[in-house]
Amino acid sequence: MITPFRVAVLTCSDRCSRGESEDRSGPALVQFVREKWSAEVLAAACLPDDADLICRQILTWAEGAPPPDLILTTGGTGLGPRDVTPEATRRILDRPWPAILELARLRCLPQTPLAYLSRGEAGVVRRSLVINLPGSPRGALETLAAIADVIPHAIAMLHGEGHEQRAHGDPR
Ligand SMILES: Nc1ncnc2c1ncn2[C@@H]1O[C@H](COP(=O)(O)OP(=O)(O)OP(=O)(O)O)[C@@H](O)[C@H]1O
Ligand SMILES: Nc1nc2c(c(=O)[nH]1)N[C@H]1C(S)=C(S)[C@@H](COP(=O)(O)O)O[C@H]1N2
Repeated sequence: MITPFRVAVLTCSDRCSRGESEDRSGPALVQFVREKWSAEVLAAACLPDDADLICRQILTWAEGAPPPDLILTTGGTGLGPRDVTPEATRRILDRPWPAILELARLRCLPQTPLAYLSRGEAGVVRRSLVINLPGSPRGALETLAAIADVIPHAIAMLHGEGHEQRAHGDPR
């Protein structure tokens, strides 16, 4: 990957979508990807915890031209009755990749076992990597930071680039 990643960020929160509380997680993720990878942020949106709306938004981005390399969602991954982001994501995943969030939980465990309260899913939708992150700014950033070293390589592989063409990350 020579060119900067293209990223889209979706906040899934009833309260934020109604304007009852401020979305701090979406903007924090935008800042993270810009600082970490000089990513180009194609879009950011905030939706209520509605599975149909979440699916439709992810598909609209993934089928756009150009599609984002990475679609991050934040929120709606817990056990609450309105938490449906993992179900919405699972519905449209072409290729699930649960291992990436297993790695996040494992690496977050020394900081907090709360990482295991998130049911987030991850995988490929069309040509975009989709990752569900927790809703709190802290949970979202901790989780993304925990897997940030692996993501550039994953995106390169998604685009059919071999290990030898890797420009980011670990030279192994
Ligand atoms: N987008 C966000 N920006 C800032 N804080 C958030 C956001 N989403 C969740 N939080 C905070 O994270 C904590 C966990 O919230 P909760 O599990 O209810 O979030 P959620 O289910 O993802 O969102 P919501 O309840 O708004 O639909 C709460 O303190 C909540 O205020
Ligand atoms: N690394 C990390 N993961 C975390 C947290 C955290 O503070 N740090 N918070 C957890 C909490 S308290 C919840 S309820 C779940 C789900 O959050 P969500 O429903 O807002 O997505 O994410 C969890 N994941």
